[in-house]
Parts: sequence; C-alpha cells; structure tokens
Amino acid sequence: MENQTRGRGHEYNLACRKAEEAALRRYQATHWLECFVGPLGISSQPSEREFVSCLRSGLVLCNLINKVQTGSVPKVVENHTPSQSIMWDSQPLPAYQYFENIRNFLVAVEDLKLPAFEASVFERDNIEAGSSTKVVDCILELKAYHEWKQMTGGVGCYKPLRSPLLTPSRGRIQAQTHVTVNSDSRRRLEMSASFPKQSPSEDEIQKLEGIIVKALAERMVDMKENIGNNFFASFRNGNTNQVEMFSRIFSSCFKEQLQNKSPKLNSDPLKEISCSEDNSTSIPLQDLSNLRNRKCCRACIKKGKCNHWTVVTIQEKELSNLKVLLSSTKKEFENLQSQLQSDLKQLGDQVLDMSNAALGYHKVMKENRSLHNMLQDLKGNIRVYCRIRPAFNAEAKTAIDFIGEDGSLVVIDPLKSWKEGRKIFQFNRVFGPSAAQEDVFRDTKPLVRSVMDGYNVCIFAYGQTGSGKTYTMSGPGGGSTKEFGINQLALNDLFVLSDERKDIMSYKIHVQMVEIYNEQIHDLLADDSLLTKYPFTELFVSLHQIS
Ligand SMILES: Nc1ncnc2c1ncn2[C@@H]1O[C@H](COP(=O)(O)OP(=O)(O)OP(=O)(O)O)[C@@H](O)[C@H]1O
Repeated sequence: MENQTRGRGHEYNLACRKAEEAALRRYQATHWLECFVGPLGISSQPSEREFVSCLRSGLVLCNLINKVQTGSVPKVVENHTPSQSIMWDSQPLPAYQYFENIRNFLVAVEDLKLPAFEASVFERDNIEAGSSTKVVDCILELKAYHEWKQMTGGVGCYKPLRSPLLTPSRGRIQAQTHVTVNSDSRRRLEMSASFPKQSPSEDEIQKLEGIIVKALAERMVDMKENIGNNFFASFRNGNTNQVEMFSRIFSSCFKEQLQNKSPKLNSDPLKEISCSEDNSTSIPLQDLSNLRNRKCCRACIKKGKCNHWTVVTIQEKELSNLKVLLSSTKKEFENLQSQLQSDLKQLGDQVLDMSNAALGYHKVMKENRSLHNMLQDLKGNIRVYCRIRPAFNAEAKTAIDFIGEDGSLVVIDPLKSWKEGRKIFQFNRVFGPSAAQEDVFRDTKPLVRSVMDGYNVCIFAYGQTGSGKTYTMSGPGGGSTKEFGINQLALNDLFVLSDERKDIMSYKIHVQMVEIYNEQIHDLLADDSLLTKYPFTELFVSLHQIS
C-alpha cells in the first residue's frame, strides 16, 4: 500500500515536470510567433487547446514559414471566417482549408529538413494533452533555423536542434502511430500545476514508469524500420521485458546514428583489408596515410582487432631503411661529383698545357720559316741554273769543256783556237747531262716552299729550240713519276706541305697553264677551245654578250 502511494507520487512529479516544460516551450513559441508574424489573438500563456486552435487554419504557419524562407508556400488558402481561432469550438472550418495550408506547411518544413508533426493534430478530436508538443517543437525549430540563417546568411548546413531519435523519418508523417496515454494519466498531467506535491507510492512510480517506457518504446518501434521481425512480434505479443526492450531499442538507435554519421563504414574496402593477415603487407602507403585519418581505423587499432598497426610499423621500418639508403646514395653521388670535378679540372690543366705547347710549337715553326726565307734571300732572289742536255748521236763533238762545282762552265768553240774559242760562264749551279729531274728540283724546292709563307716565286726555263726546257719543266710525255718535271714535283710538294699544316692553316691551290706562241697567249687547261686565247676574260665577256 505504502509502495503504491510512493509510486503514484513519483509518477505525478514526473508528469508535473513534463507539463511544466511543455507549457514553457509553448509560451516561448507563442511569444516568438506574435513578434515575428503578428498578434495571434490568444493569451501570452495559452493552453494547449488555445494554441492549437489558433494555428488550425494553417494561415499563421504558412505566413511564418514564408517569412522564414520566402516562397516556401506559394499559395496560401485565405480564411474568410473572422476570429477563427476564437470561434474554433463553435465554427469548425472546412476540412480542405486547414488540410491545404497545413499540408503545404509540412511539405515546406520537410524541404527545410526540419522536424515536422502530424496534420491530424489539428483535428478537433485529437486536441488532447501533449498534442501540441510537436507543433511547438516545429515552431521553435523554425525559430532556431531563422536565427541560424540570419547569423550565417544561409551558408552551410543547418543542424536541427531536436534529437534525431525523436525526428520522424520523411514519408512517415501520415502513418505515425499516436501515443496513447490513458485518460487518468492525462488528467493528472493537465492538473499537475494546481495539485499539491505528494510523495507517490512505489507501485504508482513503477506503473508510471512502465507506461512511459511502453509509450516511448511503441513510438520508437514505429520509427525504427531496422528492428528484427522476431523482436517486433515478441513485443506485440507481450513476451519481451519492457525495460530490456527499451535498452535494446536505444542501442539499436545509437547504432543507426553511428551508421548515419559514417554511411560508408560497412562498405569500406579498408575494413576488409585490415582484418586479413594475408593482406598485411600489401596495403599501399597512400592508403595507410588515409587509414590514419579514419575514425573507424583508429578505433580498430585501439581495440587491437586488426593488423593495421603492424602494417604501419613495417612500412615505417621500410621507410627508415629507404631513408638510410637514400642518404648513402646521396653521399656516394656527392663523392662521384667531387671526383668528376677534380678529373675535369685535371683535364682542363692538361688541355691548357697542350695549348701552351702548341702555341710554343707554332712560335718555333714561325721562327724556322722566317729563318728559311731569310736564307733564301741570302742565297739571292734571282738564281740562274744551267742544265746541259745529253748530246744526241748527230752531235759528234761536245762543246762543254768544264763544269765547276761553284757553278762555273767552260765552253769551247772547236772551229777556233783553244785560246780564242774558250768561253767561261758563271751560274748559281750547273747540272750536267747526267743530272736527273730530282737533282734539278732539289735546288728549287726551298724557293717553291716560300710560296706557302706568302712569298712570290717565279721559275722559268730559257733556251734555244730543242735545248730541253719542256723536258725540265714538264718531263717527257707519258713518263714515269721519276721523270716528273719541276711543275709536277713542285705541285706535289705544295700539296704535301699543305697537308702538314692543315691544323694551323688552310691553303687553296689554283693552277693555270698558258702558252705564249707568236706573241699569242693560249690557255692550255681550258676545256673550251674558243676560250684558250688571251685575253680570256674579255673573250668570255664578249661570248657571254653574244649568247
Ligand atoms: N735532260 C735530257 N735528257 C734526255 N733527253 C732530253 C733532255 N732534255 C731534252 N731532251 C730531249 O731533247 C728533245 C728536245 O727537248 P725539248 O722538247 O724539251 O726542247 P725544247 O727546248 O722544249 O724545244 P722547243 O723550244 O722547241 O719546245 C726532246 O726529245 C727531249 O726528250
């Protein structure tokens, strides 16, 4: 008996607290509505009935949401009944009116992703204790949304104040099961403010707890789509302990909340990888870095359920090994670089030495050449050589008496006396009948070489017909290389010299061969016979003009 009394007292206190809280929220909503939309025509502390009735037409709500979010309800059905809220009991509105406005309002609320309520709240028969709670919640939620919008300018994502546990899912508004509280309890709730506080009995407390838990559980069962069929059936049959069921529902709700927060948790490929030993070393570094950032993996590591930490440790070890390898390679590279630099420096020094040596060599060569040309000058710029052709058979007696080494030549006229017929000539050198072509060229060779140092040299043969000028200069026609004349030998020598000096000098050698006969000059190397006669250029020009 005593227990029963204590239980009732507890139930009573709980109901009082709830009723007080609900009233306070309702006053808040009323106050904000009057400030924001305009006078509602009700008291500042309205009863539930009064509050619901003034919103029944949906006009206030539609105006409210249009003010919060412009254009949310484009077409508001106007109420032509005066003082509708006050006349609520006496003159019920046509159903279509509140239905249209309320429905549009609820759709707009849904669009804003704010917690909504049941349209049936505004039906006359449903005005009972707790009916306005969700309407009040919705209005206060709109208030919070409006404040958030003003603060942020609507940028970002608004999070509703109400717990998701109490938020009905979209599309389930019409199908929501109503909370059924028996009339006895309801009466107590309504009268809570005026009753003096008594200590309720144990039974009363237990009974009230049972009612509240059952009501909450029913509400949650209706809200949760993911609760197993067996569990649901057993609840309906009354086989399940209510408290146990309550805790199970709560844990289920929390699970769903977690899943909502990280929807990819179940389908995360990392989760599959993490729990497999075989894949322990196959996770790429990039994934591991991502893995560190994932809450699920951190939790996993803490629990020691997966081998992520081992993988991370292995990878870190490998990374440190790679770092060591990199630093040693770097050092090696630096050593090679410095070695290469020293080699290059050495090579540069060698090149410098060589270029200095080459410069010295050229200097010496230049000196040699100048000395050579000086010697040629000293020998004389004009030199006269005499070559004696071998006597033919027809020539019985030779006229040569003596050939001196110093270039003297004694000639005898056999028809005169020895004294009168004797004549002495002086040359630079005299070549006897036995002198070869090479012997004759040996003396002229140094002069020809002076050409390569920029000196002008002229060698010409002079003598009577048949004395051997052509033989000496050009050699016998069709002769061997041994019988080459001075022209060929000189040209050969020039080419050899040009080749020797190709690194320091580039020579261009041109040859022209002309014949002067009967005071006429002929080009012996010209292809065109018309161009052989001197003056070559004039003839060429005239020919060119004719053509
Ligand atoms: N040193 C020599 N040894 C052998 N034969 C020679 C020598 N000099 C000239 N002869 C010969 O004497 C002949 C006449 O020589 P070559 O034609 O050279 O004389 P030339 O002075 O050029 O005559 P020309 O002024 O008429 O042209 C040629 O048959 C030539 O082979």
